[in-house]
Amino acid sequence: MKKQQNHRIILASTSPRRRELIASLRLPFEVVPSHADEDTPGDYTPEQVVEELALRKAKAVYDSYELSLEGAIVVGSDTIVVMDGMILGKPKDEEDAFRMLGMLQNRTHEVYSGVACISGDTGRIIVDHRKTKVKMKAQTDEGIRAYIATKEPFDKAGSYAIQGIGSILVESIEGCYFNVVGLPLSLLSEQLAELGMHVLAIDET
Ligand SMILES: Cc1cn([C@H]2C[C@H](O)[C@@H](COP(=O)(O)OP(=O)(O)OP(=O)(O)O)O2)c(=O)[nH]c1=O
Repeated sequence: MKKQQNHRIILASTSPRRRELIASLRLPFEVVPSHADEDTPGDYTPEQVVEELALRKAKAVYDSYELSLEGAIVVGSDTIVVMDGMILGKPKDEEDAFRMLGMLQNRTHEVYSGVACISGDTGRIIVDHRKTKVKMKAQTDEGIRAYIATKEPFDKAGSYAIQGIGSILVESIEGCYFNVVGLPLSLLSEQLAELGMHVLAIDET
């Protein structure tokens, strides 16, 4: 395997977390905000929702990109929290965050992230997802209100950030941590390799 020349990732995202996570792979990348429609049919499973939305985000950038995509891979991702089969996205307001955090406390829920990769060279698409179980500690109403007052819940699926102050709400997790933060890096590296981009390149010379 040889490291591809002029290879790069185009991250189709507005999420600062995803930007930080992708930077940790130390591959060249640029970020292009993607504004795809996020409505999905009500009978979609969590897996279908995150894969569909990840693909829409990647496709929106792939289709509108005006420069050459040679050597590039466009990456889109989507994250949801699922409690008792109910999909929790980002909270609309404080009461919505309070409702979600009340549902999650003292129980175990699942976080799903979908990741879609599109090869700029061939147009080949790979879409997959990961699931992580997250067990939350018991919280009082006052504790939940105090967490909401930090404003951290507002742009996060399920109204918490495991990488932030929300870490103290979490008892334990089972599965990929980065999947909860919004981009499962281990899955992504497998998808990139499948499309010919290796995070750890092995030089044959
Ligand atoms: C559960 C959880 C979610 N999140 C975030 C990750 C995502 O940014 C967000 C879920 O919203 P998404 O719709 O997946 O992503 P986004 O709108 O923030 O960004 P994009 O432009 O890529 O669509 O919740 C955390 O940061 N920490 C957590 O612990």
